[in-house]
Amino acid sequence: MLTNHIRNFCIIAHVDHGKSTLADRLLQITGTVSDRDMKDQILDSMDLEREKGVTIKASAVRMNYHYGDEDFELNLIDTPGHVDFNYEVSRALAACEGALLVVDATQGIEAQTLANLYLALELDLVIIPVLNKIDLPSAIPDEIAADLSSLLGVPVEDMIRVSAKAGTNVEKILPAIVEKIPPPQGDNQNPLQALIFDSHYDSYKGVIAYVRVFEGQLKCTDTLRMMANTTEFKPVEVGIFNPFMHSTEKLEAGDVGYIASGLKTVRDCRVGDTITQLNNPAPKQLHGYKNPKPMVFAGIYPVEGEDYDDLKEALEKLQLNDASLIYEPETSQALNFGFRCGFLGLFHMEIIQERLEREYNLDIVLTAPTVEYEVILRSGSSTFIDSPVDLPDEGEIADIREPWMDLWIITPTDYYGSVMELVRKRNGVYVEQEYPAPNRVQLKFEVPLSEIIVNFFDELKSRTRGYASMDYQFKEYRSGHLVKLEVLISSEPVDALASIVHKEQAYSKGQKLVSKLKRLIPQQLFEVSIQAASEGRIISRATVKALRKDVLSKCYGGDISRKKKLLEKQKKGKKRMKMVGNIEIPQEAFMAVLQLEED
Ligand SMILES: Nc1nc2c(ncn2[C@@H]2O[C@H](COP(=O)(O)OP(=O)(O)OP(=O)(O)O)[C@@H](O)[C@H]2O)c(=O)[nH]1
Repeated sequence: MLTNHIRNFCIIAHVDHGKSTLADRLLQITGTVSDRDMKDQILDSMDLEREKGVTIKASAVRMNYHYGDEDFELNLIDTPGHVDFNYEVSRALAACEGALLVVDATQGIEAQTLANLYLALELDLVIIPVLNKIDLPSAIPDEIAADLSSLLGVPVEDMIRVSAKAGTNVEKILPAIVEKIPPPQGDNQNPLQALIFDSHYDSYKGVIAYVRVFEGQLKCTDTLRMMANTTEFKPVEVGIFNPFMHSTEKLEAGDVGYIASGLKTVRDCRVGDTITQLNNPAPKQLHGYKNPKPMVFAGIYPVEGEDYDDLKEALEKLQLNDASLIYEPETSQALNFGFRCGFLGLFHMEIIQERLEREYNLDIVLTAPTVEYEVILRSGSSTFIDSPVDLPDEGEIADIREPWMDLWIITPTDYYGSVMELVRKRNGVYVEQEYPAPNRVQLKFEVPLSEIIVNFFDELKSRTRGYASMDYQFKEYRSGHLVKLEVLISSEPVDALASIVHKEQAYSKGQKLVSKLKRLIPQQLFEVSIQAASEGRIISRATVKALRKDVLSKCYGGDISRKKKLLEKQKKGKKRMKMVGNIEIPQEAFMAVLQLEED
Protein backbone atom coordinates (compact mmCIF):
# COMPACT_ATOMS: atom_id res chain seq x y z
CA MET A 1 0.00 0.00 0.00
CA LEU A 2 1.15 3.53 -0.76
CA THR A 3 2.32 5.23 2.40
CA ASN A 4 -0.20 8.05 1.94
CA HIS A 5 -2.92 5.50 2.65
CA ILE A 6 -1.34 4.39 5.91
CA ARG A 7 -1.92 5.94 9.34
CA ASN A 8 -0.01 4.83 12.41
CA PHE A 9 -1.52 5.85 15.73
CA CYS A 10 -1.77 4.87 19.36
CA ILE A 11 -4.10 5.50 22.26
CA ILE A 12 -2.76 7.22 25.33
CA ALA A 13 -4.69 7.54 28.55
CA HIS A 14 -4.48 7.43 32.29
CA VAL A 15 -5.09 3.97 33.79
CA ASP A 16 -8.77 2.96 33.59
CA HIS A 17 -9.88 5.83 31.38
CA GLY A 18 -10.97 3.29 28.77
CA LYS A 19 -8.08 2.70 26.39
CA SER A 20 -8.70 -1.02 25.92
CA THR A 21 -12.46 -0.64 25.63
CA LEU A 22 -12.04 1.98 22.93
CA ALA A 23 -9.52 -0.17 21.06
CA ASP A 24 -12.06 -3.02 21.10
CA ARG A 25 -14.73 -0.80 19.59
CA LEU A 26 -12.42 0.39 16.83
CA LEU A 27 -11.52 -3.19 15.94
CA GLN A 28 -15.20 -4.02 15.89
CA ILE A 29 -16.43 -1.17 13.73
CA THR A 30 -13.68 -1.69 11.18
CA GLY A 31 -14.64 -5.36 11.02
CA THR A 32 -11.12 -6.40 12.07
CA VAL A 33 -12.68 -8.63 14.68
CA SER A 34 -16.14 -10.04 14.14
CA ASP A 35 -18.73 -9.41 16.81
CA ARG A 36 -18.82 -13.10 17.56
CA ASP A 37 -15.06 -13.29 18.04
CA MET A 38 -15.01 -10.14 20.03
CA LYS A 39 -13.46 -11.02 23.31
CA ASP A 40 -13.45 -8.20 25.74
CA GLN A 41 -10.27 -6.24 25.58
CA ILE A 42 -8.44 -8.13 22.95
CA LEU A 43 -5.40 -5.92 23.37
CA ASP A 44 -5.02 -7.05 26.97
CA SER A 45 -4.17 -10.59 26.04
CA MET A 46 -2.60 -11.76 29.25
CA ASP A 47 -5.42 -14.22 29.98
CA LEU A 48 -5.18 -15.66 26.52
CA GLU A 49 -1.47 -16.04 26.91
CA ARG A 50 -1.96 -17.97 30.05
CA GLU A 51 -4.64 -20.24 28.71
CA LYS A 52 -2.88 -21.24 25.57
CA GLY A 53 0.69 -21.23 26.76
CA VAL A 54 1.62 -19.47 23.55
CA THR A 55 1.28 -15.80 23.11
CA ILE A 56 -1.26 -14.10 21.00
CA LYS A 57 -0.35 -10.60 21.89
CA ALA A 58 -1.93 -8.09 19.61
CA SER A 59 -0.28 -4.90 20.65
CA ALA A 60 -0.18 -3.60 17.09
CA VAL A 61 -3.24 -4.23 14.98
CA ARG A 62 -3.87 -3.39 11.34
CA MET A 63 -7.39 -2.23 10.54
CA ASN A 64 -8.73 -1.67 7.04
CA TYR A 65 -10.93 1.34 6.65
CA HIS A 66 -12.79 2.56 3.59
CA TYR A 67 -13.17 6.33 3.59
CA GLY A 68 -14.12 8.74 0.78
CA ASP A 69 -13.79 6.04 -1.89
CA GLU A 70 -10.33 5.11 -0.78
CA ASP A 71 -8.92 2.24 1.28
CA PHE A 72 -6.82 3.08 4.26
CA GLU A 73 -4.67 0.97 6.51
CA LEU A 74 -4.85 2.10 10.13
CA ASN A 75 -2.25 0.65 12.46
CA LEU A 76 -3.20 0.84 16.11
CA ILE A 77 -0.24 0.46 18.42
CA ASP A 78 -0.88 -0.36 22.05
CA THR A 79 1.03 1.41 24.81
CA PRO A 80 1.75 -0.08 28.23
CA GLY A 81 -0.34 1.48 30.97
CA HIS A 82 2.12 1.89 33.82
CA VAL A 83 4.46 4.70 34.78
CA ASP A 84 7.36 2.32 35.23
CA PHE A 85 7.15 1.50 31.54
CA ASN A 86 7.54 5.08 30.39
CA TYR A 87 10.43 4.16 28.16
CA GLU A 88 8.40 1.45 26.40
CA VAL A 89 5.57 3.95 26.02
CA SER A 90 7.93 6.44 24.44
CA ARG A 91 9.12 3.84 21.89
CA ALA A 92 5.56 2.85 21.02
CA LEU A 93 4.77 6.53 20.49
CA ALA A 94 7.89 6.91 18.36
CA ALA A 95 6.41 4.31 16.00
CA CYS A 96 3.37 6.55 15.34
CA GLU A 97 2.51 9.86 13.73
CA GLY A 98 -0.51 10.53 15.92
CA ALA A 99 -2.25 9.65 19.16
CA LEU A 100 -5.78 9.52 20.50
CA LEU A 101 -5.67 11.14 23.92
CA VAL A 102 -8.46 9.50 25.89
CA VAL A 103 -9.74 11.26 28.99
CA ASP A 104 -12.47 9.91 31.27
CA ALA A 105 -15.27 12.49 31.31
CA THR A 106 -15.96 11.76 34.97
CA GLN A 107 -12.35 12.08 36.11
CA GLY A 108 -10.60 14.62 33.93
CA ILE A 109 -6.89 15.14 33.42
CA GLU A 110 -4.70 12.84 35.53
CA ALA A 111 -0.96 12.41 36.05
CA GLN A 112 -0.51 9.86 33.26
CA THR A 113 -2.70 11.89 30.93
CA LEU A 114 -0.12 14.65 31.18
CA ALA A 115 2.95 12.41 31.30
CA ASN A 116 1.86 10.56 28.14
CA LEU A 117 0.77 13.74 26.42
CA TYR A 118 4.16 15.36 27.01
CA LEU A 119 5.93 12.27 25.67
CA ALA A 120 3.74 12.41 22.55
CA LEU A 121 4.31 16.13 22.04
CA GLU A 122 8.07 15.70 22.36
CA LEU A 123 7.85 13.27 19.45
CA ASP A 124 5.73 15.73 17.42
CA LEU A 125 2.68 13.49 17.33
CA VAL A 126 -0.67 14.89 16.23
CA ILE A 127 -3.08 14.66 19.18
CA ILE A 128 -6.76 13.80 18.74
CA PRO A 129 -8.57 14.45 22.04
CA VAL A 130 -11.34 12.00 22.96
CA LEU A 131 -13.66 12.35 25.94
CA ASN A 132 -14.81 8.93 27.06
CA LYS A 133 -17.57 7.57 29.32
CA ILE A 134 -20.11 10.24 28.42
CA ASP A 135 -22.83 7.67 29.19
CA LEU A 136 -22.12 7.89 32.91
CA PRO A 137 -24.45 10.13 34.94
CA SER A 138 -21.45 11.55 36.77
CA ALA A 139 -19.80 12.67 33.51
CA ILE A 140 -19.08 16.39 33.23
CA PRO A 141 -18.01 16.52 29.58
CA ASP A 142 -18.41 20.30 29.17
CA GLU A 143 -16.08 21.08 32.03
CA ILE A 144 -13.51 18.52 31.01
CA ALA A 145 -13.67 19.52 27.35
CA ALA A 146 -12.90 23.08 28.48
CA ASP A 147 -9.94 21.89 30.56
CA LEU A 148 -8.55 19.85 27.68
CA SER A 149 -9.12 22.62 25.24
CA SER A 150 -7.05 25.06 27.26
CA LEU A 151 -4.38 22.43 27.88
CA LEU A 152 -4.01 21.59 24.18
CA GLY A 153 -4.81 25.01 22.78
CA VAL A 154 -7.53 23.67 20.47
CA PRO A 155 -11.25 24.57 20.22
CA VAL A 156 -13.71 22.76 22.52
CA GLU A 157 -15.56 21.47 19.42
CA ASP A 158 -12.49 19.39 18.52
CA MET A 159 -13.03 17.03 21.44
CA ILE A 160 -14.73 13.86 20.26
CA ARG A 161 -17.23 12.83 22.92
CA VAL A 162 -17.74 9.08 23.06
CA SER A 163 -18.86 6.17 25.12
CA ALA A 164 -16.45 3.38 24.28
CA LYS A 165 -18.59 0.99 26.27
CA ALA A 166 -21.86 1.74 24.49
CA GLY A 167 -20.18 2.52 21.18
CA THR A 168 -21.65 6.02 20.99
CA ASN A 169 -19.82 8.31 18.53
CA VAL A 170 -16.85 5.97 18.22
CA GLU A 171 -17.33 5.98 14.44
CA LYS A 172 -16.42 9.69 14.42
CA ILE A 173 -12.88 8.87 15.46
CA LEU A 174 -11.88 7.06 12.26
CA PRO A 175 -12.32 9.99 9.83
CA ALA A 176 -10.42 12.20 12.28
CA ILE A 177 -7.52 9.75 12.21
CA VAL A 178 -7.39 9.79 8.41
CA GLU A 179 -7.75 13.55 8.10
CA LYS A 180 -5.61 14.80 10.95
CA ILE A 181 -2.77 12.33 11.32
CA PRO A 182 -0.13 12.60 8.60
CA PRO A 183 0.86 9.49 6.64
CA PRO A 184 4.30 8.02 7.37
CA GLN A 185 7.30 9.25 5.42
CA GLY A 186 10.03 6.88 4.24
CA ASP A 187 11.52 5.39 1.12
CA ASN A 188 11.64 1.72 0.17
CA GLN A 189 14.93 2.28 -1.67
CA ASN A 190 16.84 3.44 1.42
CA PRO A 191 18.75 1.03 3.68
CA LEU A 192 16.47 -0.61 6.23
CA GLN A 193 15.68 1.08 9.55
CA ALA A 194 12.99 -0.66 11.60
CA LEU A 195 12.24 0.38 15.18
CA ILE A 196 11.48 -2.34 17.75
CA PHE A 197 8.71 -0.96 19.93
CA ASP A 198 7.68 -4.15 21.72
CA SER A 199 8.46 -7.86 21.76
CA HIS A 200 7.24 -11.11 23.13
CA TYR A 201 8.46 -14.66 23.34
CA ASP A 202 6.78 -17.36 21.32
CA SER A 203 7.78 -20.93 22.01
CA TYR A 204 7.65 -21.88 18.32
CA LYS A 205 9.00 -18.83 16.53
CA GLY A 206 11.31 -17.39 19.16
CA VAL A 207 11.18 -13.73 20.08
CA ILE A 208 8.69 -11.78 18.01
CA ALA A 209 9.83 -8.20 17.47
CA TYR A 210 7.08 -5.65 16.88
CA VAL A 211 8.47 -3.18 14.40
CA ARG A 212 7.74 0.03 12.61
CA VAL A 213 9.66 0.27 9.36
CA PHE A 214 10.93 3.83 8.87
CA GLU A 215 13.14 3.34 5.82
CA GLY A 216 13.69 0.51 3.35
CA GLN A 217 11.97 -2.85 3.26
CA LEU A 218 12.59 -6.31 4.59
CA LYS A 219 11.83 -9.86 3.57
CA CYS A 220 12.08 -13.02 5.50
CA THR A 221 15.04 -14.13 3.38
CA ASP A 222 17.19 -11.15 4.49
CA THR A 223 19.87 -11.46 7.15
CA LEU A 224 19.21 -8.78 9.72
CA ARG A 225 21.15 -7.09 12.47
CA MET A 226 20.21 -5.19 15.64
CA MET A 227 22.20 -1.98 15.56
CA ALA A 228 22.65 -1.39 19.31
CA ASN A 229 22.77 -4.99 20.45
CA THR A 230 24.71 -6.23 17.36
CA THR A 231 22.83 -9.56 17.32
CA GLU A 232 22.51 -11.00 13.80
CA PHE A 233 19.64 -13.22 12.75
CA LYS A 234 17.61 -14.53 9.87
CA PRO A 235 13.89 -14.11 10.44
CA VAL A 236 11.66 -17.15 10.67
CA GLU A 237 8.75 -15.10 9.37
CA VAL A 238 7.60 -11.50 8.86
CA GLY A 239 4.03 -10.29 8.89
CA ILE A 240 1.28 -8.15 10.31
CA PHE A 241 -1.33 -8.42 13.04
CA ASN A 242 -4.92 -8.45 11.82
CA PRO A 243 -5.39 -8.87 14.82
CA PHE A 244 -3.54 -12.19 15.04
CA MET A 245 -0.20 -12.90 13.43
CA HIS A 246 -0.53 -13.16 9.69
CA SER A 247 2.62 -13.74 7.64
CA THR A 248 3.34 -11.54 4.62
CA GLU A 249 6.00 -11.55 1.97
CA LYS A 250 7.62 -8.32 3.15
CA LEU A 251 7.30 -5.18 5.25
CA GLU A 252 7.84 -1.79 3.63
CA ALA A 253 8.65 1.77 4.69
CA GLY A 254 5.75 3.08 6.80
CA ASP A 255 4.49 -0.39 7.74
CA VAL A 256 3.89 -1.73 11.21
CA GLY A 257 4.27 -5.46 11.67
CA TYR A 258 6.31 -8.22 13.24
CA ILE A 259 9.51 -10.10 12.67
CA ALA A 260 9.67 -13.61 14.15
CA SER A 261 13.36 -13.64 14.98
CA GLY A 262 13.96 -17.18 16.18
CA LEU A 263 15.96 -15.62 19.03
CA LYS A 264 15.67 -17.30 22.39
CA THR A 265 15.46 -14.31 24.72
CA VAL A 266 13.84 -10.88 24.64
CA ARG A 267 17.16 -9.54 25.99
CA ASP A 268 18.63 -9.97 22.49
CA CYS A 269 15.77 -8.00 21.03
CA ARG A 270 15.55 -4.80 23.01
CA VAL A 271 12.75 -2.31 22.73
CA GLY A 272 14.15 0.85 21.15
CA ASP A 273 16.80 -0.94 19.07
CA THR A 274 16.94 -0.48 15.29
CA ILE A 275 16.91 -3.45 12.90
CA THR A 276 18.83 -3.11 9.66
CA GLN A 277 20.13 -5.36 6.91
CA LEU A 278 23.49 -7.02 7.44
CA ASN A 279 24.79 -6.45 3.92
CA ASN A 280 23.24 -3.03 3.35
CA PRO A 281 23.21 -1.40 6.80
CA ALA A 282 21.69 1.99 7.57
CA PRO A 283 24.33 4.62 8.37
CA LYS A 284 22.94 5.13 11.87
CA GLN A 285 20.34 3.79 14.23
CA LEU A 286 17.08 5.53 14.97
CA HIS A 287 17.23 8.07 17.74
CA GLY A 288 16.37 7.26 21.35
CA TYR A 289 17.76 3.81 22.18
CA LYS A 290 18.22 3.26 25.88
CA ASN A 291 18.80 0.23 28.07
CA PRO A 292 16.27 0.58 30.88
CA LYS A 293 17.85 0.12 34.28
CA PRO A 294 16.19 -1.53 37.26
CA MET A 295 15.66 0.99 40.05
CA VAL A 296 14.03 -1.04 42.83
CA PHE A 297 15.36 -4.29 44.29
CA ALA A 298 13.97 -6.89 46.65
CA GLY A 299 14.58 -10.48 47.66
CA ILE A 300 11.86 -12.95 46.72
CA TYR A 301 11.78 -16.17 48.74
CA PRO A 302 9.40 -19.11 48.73
CA VAL A 303 7.55 -19.51 52.01
CA GLU A 304 8.10 -23.25 51.71
CA GLY A 305 11.64 -24.27 50.83
CA GLU A 306 10.39 -26.97 48.45
CA ASP A 307 8.84 -24.32 46.20
CA TYR A 308 12.25 -22.96 45.25
CA ASP A 309 12.37 -24.72 41.88
CA ASP A 310 8.84 -23.59 41.04
CA LEU A 311 9.76 -20.01 41.89
CA LYS A 312 12.84 -20.26 39.71
CA GLU A 313 10.83 -21.59 36.81
CA ALA A 314 8.18 -18.89 37.24
CA LEU A 315 10.81 -16.13 37.19
CA GLU A 316 12.39 -17.65 34.09
CA LYS A 317 9.02 -17.63 32.36
CA LEU A 318 8.23 -14.06 33.37
CA GLN A 319 11.62 -12.93 32.15
CA LEU A 320 10.99 -14.48 28.73
CA ASN A 321 8.56 -11.66 28.10
CA ASP A 322 9.96 -8.99 30.35
CA ALA A 323 13.49 -7.94 29.56
CA SER A 324 13.46 -5.41 32.38
CA LEU A 325 12.98 -8.01 35.14
CA ILE A 326 16.33 -9.19 36.44
CA TYR A 327 17.07 -11.76 39.11
CA GLU A 328 19.87 -13.79 40.54
CA PRO A 329 20.00 -16.48 43.22
CA GLU A 330 20.51 -15.19 46.73
CA THR A 331 20.85 -16.89 50.08
CA SER A 332 19.82 -15.37 53.29
CA GLN A 333 20.57 -16.88 56.65
CA ALA A 334 17.01 -16.13 57.71
CA LEU A 335 15.05 -16.93 54.57
CA ASN A 336 17.31 -19.59 53.04
CA PHE A 337 17.27 -19.80 49.25
CA GLY A 338 15.62 -17.23 47.03
CA PHE A 339 16.30 -14.58 44.43
CA ARG A 340 17.44 -10.99 44.41
CA CYS A 341 15.23 -9.26 41.85
CA GLY A 342 15.48 -5.89 40.14
CA PHE A 343 12.44 -3.95 38.91
CA LEU A 344 11.92 -0.77 36.91
CA GLY A 345 9.95 0.76 39.77
CA LEU A 346 7.41 0.10 42.45
CA PHE A 347 4.53 -0.68 40.11
CA HIS A 348 6.64 -3.13 38.15
CA MET A 349 7.53 -4.84 41.43
CA GLU A 350 3.87 -5.12 42.41
CA ILE A 351 2.94 -6.57 39.03
CA ILE A 352 5.62 -9.27 39.30
CA GLN A 353 4.65 -10.09 42.87
CA GLU A 354 1.03 -10.39 41.88
CA ARG A 355 1.75 -12.54 38.86
CA LEU A 356 3.90 -14.93 40.90
CA GLU A 357 1.12 -15.27 43.44
CA ARG A 358 -1.86 -15.39 41.13
CA GLU A 359 -0.66 -17.00 37.94
CA TYR A 360 1.94 -19.30 39.42
CA ASN A 361 0.17 -19.93 42.71
CA LEU A 362 3.29 -19.33 44.73
CA ASP A 363 3.47 -18.37 48.37
CA ILE A 364 6.30 -15.89 48.51
CA VAL A 365 7.96 -13.50 50.92
CA LEU A 366 9.28 -10.23 49.61
CA THR A 367 12.02 -8.59 51.65
CA ALA A 368 12.02 -4.85 52.18
CA PRO A 369 12.58 -3.25 48.78
CA THR A 370 15.65 -1.11 48.43
CA VAL A 371 17.07 1.17 45.82
CA GLU A 372 20.53 1.00 44.34
CA TYR A 373 23.01 3.01 46.40
CA GLU A 374 26.27 4.35 45.14
CA VAL A 375 28.91 3.84 47.80
CA ILE A 376 31.98 6.05 47.54
CA LEU A 377 34.90 4.41 49.31
CA ARG A 378 37.71 6.17 51.15
CA SER A 379 40.08 4.56 48.67
CA GLY A 380 38.49 6.76 45.99
CA SER A 381 36.70 4.02 44.10
CA SER A 382 32.94 3.59 44.09
CA THR A 383 30.53 0.70 43.90
CA PHE A 384 26.79 0.19 43.48
CA ILE A 385 24.91 -1.97 45.94
CA ASP A 386 21.28 -2.96 46.01
CA SER A 387 21.17 -4.90 49.26
CA PRO A 388 22.10 -3.67 52.75
CA VAL A 389 24.04 -6.93 53.17
CA ASP A 390 26.56 -5.82 50.54
CA LEU A 391 27.39 -2.56 52.28
CA PRO A 392 31.16 -2.42 52.92
CA ASP A 393 32.50 -1.88 56.47
CA GLU A 394 31.65 1.52 57.84
CA GLY A 395 35.33 2.42 58.12
CA GLU A 396 35.80 2.08 54.36
CA ILE A 397 32.88 4.30 53.38
CA ALA A 398 33.39 7.95 52.51
CA ASP A 399 29.86 8.64 51.30
CA ILE A 400 26.65 6.90 50.31
CA ARG A 401 24.55 8.41 47.52
CA GLU A 402 21.00 7.51 46.64
CA PRO A 403 18.71 7.99 43.63
CA TRP A 404 16.41 11.02 43.66
CA MET A 405 13.32 11.28 41.53
CA ASP A 406 11.24 14.02 40.01
CA LEU A 407 7.74 13.38 41.31
CA TRP A 408 4.54 14.87 39.91
CA ILE A 409 1.26 14.59 41.76
CA ILE A 410 -2.07 15.79 40.45
CA THR A 411 -4.77 16.23 43.05
CA PRO A 412 -7.98 18.15 43.61
CA THR A 413 -6.96 21.37 45.38
CA ASP A 414 -8.86 20.31 48.54
CA TYR A 415 -6.12 17.82 49.34
CA TYR A 416 -3.25 20.21 48.70
CA GLY A 417 -2.19 20.43 52.36
CA SER A 418 -2.42 16.74 52.97
CA VAL A 419 -0.32 15.87 49.91
CA MET A 420 2.30 18.46 50.86
CA GLU A 421 2.51 16.99 54.34
CA LEU A 422 2.88 13.45 53.02
CA VAL A 423 5.73 14.33 50.68
CA ARG A 424 7.50 16.36 53.36
CA LYS A 425 7.25 13.41 55.73
CA ARG A 426 9.04 11.39 53.08
CA ASN A 427 11.86 13.95 52.83
CA GLY A 428 10.60 15.34 49.54
CA VAL A 429 11.39 18.86 48.42
CA TYR A 430 8.71 21.03 46.83
CA VAL A 431 9.69 22.45 43.42
CA GLU A 432 6.69 24.08 41.75
CA GLN A 433 2.99 23.90 41.02
CA GLU A 434 0.69 24.35 38.08
CA TYR A 435 -3.05 24.34 37.62
CA PRO A 436 -3.85 22.14 34.60
CA ALA A 437 -7.58 22.59 35.28
CA PRO A 438 -9.70 24.55 37.76
CA ASN A 439 -9.70 22.84 41.19
CA ARG A 440 -6.80 20.64 40.19
CA VAL A 441 -3.22 21.25 41.06
CA GLN A 442 -0.11 19.56 39.75
CA LEU A 443 2.64 19.60 42.34
CA LYS A 444 6.20 18.87 41.43
CA PHE A 445 8.65 17.56 44.01
CA GLU A 446 12.05 15.99 44.25
CA VAL A 447 12.12 13.00 46.52
CA PRO A 448 14.49 10.14 47.39
CA LEU A 449 13.27 7.00 45.61
CA SER A 450 13.80 5.00 48.81
CA GLU A 451 11.08 7.08 50.47
CA ILE A 452 8.38 6.31 47.95
CA ILE A 453 8.88 2.61 47.35
CA VAL A 454 6.99 1.52 50.41
CA ASN A 455 3.34 2.42 50.89
CA PHE A 456 3.67 5.86 49.36
CA PHE A 457 1.14 5.44 46.58
CA ASP A 458 -1.36 3.77 48.93
CA GLU A 459 -1.03 6.57 51.42
CA LEU A 460 -1.39 9.18 48.70
CA LYS A 461 -4.57 7.48 47.54
CA SER A 462 -6.03 7.22 51.01
CA ARG A 463 -5.22 10.85 51.86
CA THR A 464 -6.96 12.04 48.70
CA ARG A 465 -9.83 9.53 48.69
CA GLY A 466 -8.41 7.98 45.58
CA TYR A 467 -8.38 11.23 43.59
CA ALA A 468 -4.67 11.92 43.32
CA SER A 469 -2.47 10.39 40.66
CA MET A 470 1.29 10.40 40.36
CA ASP A 471 4.15 10.02 37.96
CA TYR A 472 7.88 9.89 38.66
CA GLN A 473 11.16 9.79 36.86
CA PHE A 474 14.81 9.32 37.79
CA LYS A 475 16.66 12.58 38.31
CA GLU A 476 20.11 12.01 39.82
CA TYR A 477 22.19 10.44 42.58
CA ARG A 478 22.64 12.60 45.68
CA SER A 479 24.59 12.30 48.90
CA GLY A 480 22.27 11.37 51.68
CA HIS A 481 23.78 10.88 55.20
CA LEU A 482 22.81 7.26 55.00
CA VAL A 483 23.62 4.55 57.50
CA LYS A 484 22.99 0.85 57.90
CA LEU A 485 20.41 -0.11 60.49
CA GLU A 486 21.05 -3.62 61.74
CA VAL A 487 18.95 -5.94 63.84
CA LEU A 488 20.59 -8.43 66.16
CA ILE A 489 18.63 -11.29 67.58
CA SER A 490 20.31 -12.94 70.52
CA SER A 491 23.36 -10.91 69.54
CA GLU A 492 23.46 -12.30 66.00
CA PRO A 493 22.88 -9.83 63.12
CA VAL A 494 19.96 -10.95 60.93
CA ASP A 495 20.67 -9.93 57.35
CA ALA A 496 17.09 -9.97 56.13
CA LEU A 497 16.13 -7.41 58.75
CA ALA A 498 18.88 -4.93 57.89
CA SER A 499 18.11 -1.73 56.04
CA ILE A 500 19.79 1.45 54.87
CA VAL A 501 18.18 4.53 56.39
CA HIS A 502 18.71 8.26 56.66
CA LYS A 503 20.92 8.97 59.63
CA GLU A 504 18.44 11.23 61.36
CA GLN A 505 15.78 8.52 61.15
CA ALA A 506 17.99 5.66 62.36
CA TYR A 507 17.12 6.15 66.00
CA SER A 508 13.35 6.31 65.67
CA LYS A 509 13.22 3.57 63.06
CA GLY A 510 15.43 1.33 65.21
CA GLN A 511 13.16 1.81 68.20
CA LYS A 512 9.99 1.15 66.25
CA LEU A 513 11.45 -1.93 64.66
CA VAL A 514 12.56 -3.42 67.96
CA SER A 515 9.20 -2.88 69.62
CA LYS A 516 7.43 -4.33 66.64
CA LEU A 517 9.68 -7.38 66.57
CA LYS A 518 9.11 -7.86 70.27
CA ARG A 519 5.42 -8.19 69.56
CA LEU A 520 5.94 -10.51 66.63
CA ILE A 521 8.54 -12.95 67.91
CA PRO A 522 6.80 -15.54 70.04
CA GLN A 523 8.09 -16.55 73.42
CA GLN A 524 10.55 -19.39 73.17
CA LEU A 525 11.95 -21.82 75.65
CA PHE A 526 14.69 -19.34 76.45
CA GLU A 527 15.07 -15.58 76.64
CA VAL A 528 15.57 -13.79 73.31
CA SER A 529 17.18 -10.38 73.04
CA ILE A 530 16.38 -8.02 70.17
CA GLN A 531 18.66 -5.10 69.38
CA ALA A 532 18.85 -2.42 66.73
CA ALA A 533 22.31 -1.10 65.96
CA SER A 534 23.75 1.56 63.74
CA GLU A 535 27.24 2.97 63.31
CA GLY A 536 28.53 0.55 65.92
CA ARG A 537 26.06 1.62 68.60
CA ILE A 538 23.06 -0.17 70.03
CA ILE A 539 20.11 2.14 69.52
CA SER A 540 17.38 0.11 71.08
CA ARG A 541 16.92 -3.17 72.89
CA ALA A 542 14.11 -5.42 74.10
CA THR A 543 13.74 -8.89 75.49
CA VAL A 544 11.24 -11.62 74.77
CA LYS A 545 10.87 -13.57 78.01
CA ALA A 546 11.28 -17.33 78.12
CA LEU A 547 8.29 -19.58 78.23
CA ARG A 548 7.82 -23.24 78.48
CA LYS A 549 5.16 -23.95 75.94
CA ASP A 550 3.46 -27.21 76.71
CA VAL A 551 0.60 -27.85 74.35
CA LEU A 552 -0.16 -31.15 75.94
CA SER A 553 -0.96 -29.59 79.29
CA LYS A 554 -4.38 -28.74 77.91
CA CYS A 555 -5.17 -32.43 77.62
CA TYR A 556 -6.39 -34.01 80.70
CA GLY A 557 -7.15 -37.66 80.49
CA GLY A 558 -5.46 -39.94 78.07
CA ASP A 559 -7.12 -39.16 74.74
CA ILE A 560 -4.26 -40.07 72.47
CA SER A 561 -5.88 -38.97 69.19
CA ARG A 562 -6.52 -35.50 70.59
CA LYS A 563 -2.90 -35.32 71.71
CA LYS A 564 -1.77 -36.26 68.26
CA LYS A 565 -3.95 -33.60 66.68
CA LEU A 566 -2.50 -30.93 68.91
CA LEU A 567 1.03 -31.95 68.11
CA GLU A 568 0.16 -31.91 64.43
CA LYS A 569 -1.26 -28.42 64.75
CA GLN A 570 1.83 -27.21 66.52
CA LYS A 571 3.99 -28.63 63.77
CA LYS A 572 1.99 -26.79 61.13
CA GLY A 573 2.24 -23.53 63.04
CA LYS A 574 5.97 -23.97 63.05
CA LYS A 575 6.11 -24.29 59.30
CA ARG A 576 5.44 -20.62 58.85
CA MET A 577 8.34 -19.85 61.12
CA LYS A 578 11.91 -19.48 59.97
CA MET A 579 14.71 -20.66 62.19
CA VAL A 580 17.50 -18.17 62.77
CA GLY A 581 20.07 -20.04 64.79
CA ASN A 582 17.84 -21.72 67.31
CA ILE A 583 15.20 -19.00 67.33
CA GLU A 584 11.89 -19.18 65.55
CA ILE A 585 10.97 -15.99 63.74
CA PRO A 586 7.59 -15.66 62.01
CA GLN A 587 7.43 -14.48 58.40
CA GLU A 588 5.63 -11.38 59.54
CA ALA A 589 8.72 -10.18 61.35
CA PHE A 590 10.58 -9.89 58.06
CA MET A 591 7.86 -7.68 56.78
CA ALA A 592 8.09 -5.47 59.86
CA VAL A 593 10.89 -3.47 58.29
CA LEU A 594 8.50 -2.72 55.47
CA GLN A 595 5.62 -1.60 57.53
CA LEU A 596 7.31 0.84 59.84
CA GLU A 597 5.96 3.78 57.87
CA GLU A 598 2.41 2.83 58.69
CA ASP A 599 2.81 3.06 62.44
N1 LIG B 1 -19.60 3.55 31.61
C1 LIG B 1 -18.51 3.41 30.84
N2 LIG B 1 -17.52 2.65 31.25
C2 LIG B 1 -16.45 2.52 30.45
C3 LIG B 1 -16.36 3.18 29.21
N3 LIG B 1 -15.16 2.88 28.65
C4 LIG B 1 -14.54 2.05 29.51
N4 LIG B 1 -15.31 1.84 30.60
C5 LIG B 1 -15.00 1.01 31.78
O1 LIG B 1 -13.89 1.57 32.45
C6 LIG B 1 -13.05 0.54 32.98
C7 LIG B 1 -11.64 0.71 32.43
O2 LIG B 1 -11.65 0.51 31.04
P1 LIG B 1 -10.41 -0.09 30.25
O3 LIG B 1 -10.76 -0.06 28.82
O4 LIG B 1 -9.97 -1.36 30.85
O5 LIG B 1 -9.37 1.04 30.60
P2 LIG B 1 -7.83 1.10 30.24
O6 LIG B 1 -7.52 2.55 30.11
O7 LIG B 1 -7.51 0.20 29.12
O8 LIG B 1 -7.25 0.57 31.57
P3 LIG B 1 -5.80 -0.08 31.76
O9 LIG B 1 -5.75 -1.25 30.80
O10 LIG B 1 -5.87 -0.50 33.21
O11 LIG B 1 -4.85 1.01 31.45
C8 LIG B 1 -13.69 -0.78 32.56
O12 LIG B 1 -14.44 -1.23 33.65
C9 LIG B 1 -14.57 -0.39 31.39
O13 LIG B 1 -15.69 -1.24 31.26
C10 LIG B 1 -17.47 4.00 28.80
O14 LIG B 1 -17.49 4.62 27.74
N5 LIG B 1 -18.50 4.07 29.66
